[in-house]
Amino acid sequence: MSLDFDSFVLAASTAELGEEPRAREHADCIEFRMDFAGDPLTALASYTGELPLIVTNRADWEGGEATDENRLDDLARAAEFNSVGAVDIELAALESDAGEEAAAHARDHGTSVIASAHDFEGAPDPDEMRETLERATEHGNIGKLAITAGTPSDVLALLSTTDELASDGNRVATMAMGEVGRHSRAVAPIYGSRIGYAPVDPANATAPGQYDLATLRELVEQLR
Ligand SMILES: O=C1C[C@@](O)(C(=O)O)C[C@@H](O)[C@@H]1O
Repeated sequence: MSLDFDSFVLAASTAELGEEPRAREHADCIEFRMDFAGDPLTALASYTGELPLIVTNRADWEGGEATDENRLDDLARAAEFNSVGAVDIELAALESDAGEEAAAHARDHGTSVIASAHDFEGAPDPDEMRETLERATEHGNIGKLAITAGTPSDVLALLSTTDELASDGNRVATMAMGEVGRHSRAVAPIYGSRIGYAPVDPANATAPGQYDLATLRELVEQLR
């Protein structure tokens, strides 16, 4: 099954695939955070849920918990499962041979690649945001940029970049993390962002400033 991000997709993030039934009402897919899960490949092998999966095995140097050298191999193996529609790989990894090989392996199995970049410290200047997101769209079927907004102007710059790239026909996903940027999660889809993330269990948010799943679905539906 492939996720092509032709239109907006709401991903419910979790490290527990058993939570999938709780997400069905509001989500289009599950983001399985392999880096937070105990034995992710075994969990994937026994997944019988209805929603397709995005698999993420976020490196510790990009805000996740994966530290082991098998991180990319595990992602590549995860991409082989029919239930997996997309694999999330950091742009910095995709710019290395190992990352590019994992992406090629995923594509060989009909699985899309999300090329992602995160700034947990702040907001890059607008030129750098555009340049990073552009590079991400070159490496992935969709490019994703998550920044941390310090001011509403940072959010405007992100939305403007989103609009620019999406209007040029690129597939992009953007969000501003943290409280200041929270509203970006609701409005970025209007400017062309194709993925939104919300935790299945609000107690287990996977990034600062996330809305709960039902709220984000409602906001996106009301605003579009
Ligand atoms: O890259 C992203 C986006 C995200 O960081 C967010 O801000 O919602 C949440 C992560 O789980 C996901 O992998």
